[in-house]
Amino acid sequence: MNEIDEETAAEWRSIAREAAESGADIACEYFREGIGNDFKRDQMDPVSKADQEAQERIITVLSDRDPDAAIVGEENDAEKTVPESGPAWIIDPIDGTNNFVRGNRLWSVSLARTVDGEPVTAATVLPATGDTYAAGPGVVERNGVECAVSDRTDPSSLIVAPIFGLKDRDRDDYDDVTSYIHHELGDLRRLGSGQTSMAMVACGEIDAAISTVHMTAWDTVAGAHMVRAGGGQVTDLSGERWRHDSDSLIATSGEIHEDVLAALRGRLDRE
Ligand SMILES: O=P(O)(O)OC[C@H]1O[C@](O)(COP(=O)(O)O)[C@@H](O)[C@@H]1O
Ligand SMILES: [Mg+2]
Repeated sequence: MNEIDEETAAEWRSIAREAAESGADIACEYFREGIGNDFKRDQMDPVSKADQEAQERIITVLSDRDPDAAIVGEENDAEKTVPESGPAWIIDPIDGTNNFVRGNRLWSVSLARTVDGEPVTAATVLPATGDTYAAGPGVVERNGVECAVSDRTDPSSLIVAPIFGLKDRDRDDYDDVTSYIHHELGDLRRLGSGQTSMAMVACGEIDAAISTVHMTAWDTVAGAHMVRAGGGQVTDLSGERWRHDSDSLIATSGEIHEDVLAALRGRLDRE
């Protein structure tokens, strides 16, 4: 674990927020302005010039504030792999591009700083709703106010977000996960933005976020760090501590974690 003092942690949070907000400013210039898009993998994987230009702006800010750090980013020709040594920034310039291009406000600009592959700082900014989440080791803030994961434990009271399932090969798993939520828990939220979902787990707005498959670093690292900073737990399906290269991601408020894992493994037949 990388230990940093409180002052340094606050400074990194502020740099992360500043960089994410700079990307958000660019994206907002295009939001609800009839922006077009291309597709990457398929019809559920859009990309727009807002994604690309926002990422470039974020990289400009971070290269100035943290010149020695590597950059990993979803768009353009940025590196795609989190380095296992040294500092790096992991950027998703728009998480929830499907929402963004349709004029739906649930999209975020999200980034995390890692050191030796482990997150130390993260910011997730939703300019269209006005919420900014930022985390350093042991602290997560929403709009500058410290918050924490939820304390609900009654399964029938839990609201859980699946954050995967767009790829054809994942749709059977998605059926199992949504069936579990539907039949054994309180309610399901599918927001269309994994980073937004995990920021919400970190601050107690929902109780868990689930992917039974590997997800990219820009979809996960910031959010996983936030959930831990808010007092929650993040593991893979087998219960091992989650890392950016894990094959699944279960992020919960903590006390419910073992029960959620056991139920999921039963449903997915991966006991
Ligand atoms: O099911 P998949 O293909 O892994 O995609 C899931 C991911 O897609 C998203 O919904 C959208 O990501 P982008 O908008 O950044 O492309 C992520 O938030 C989510 O975590
Ligand atoms: Mg994106």
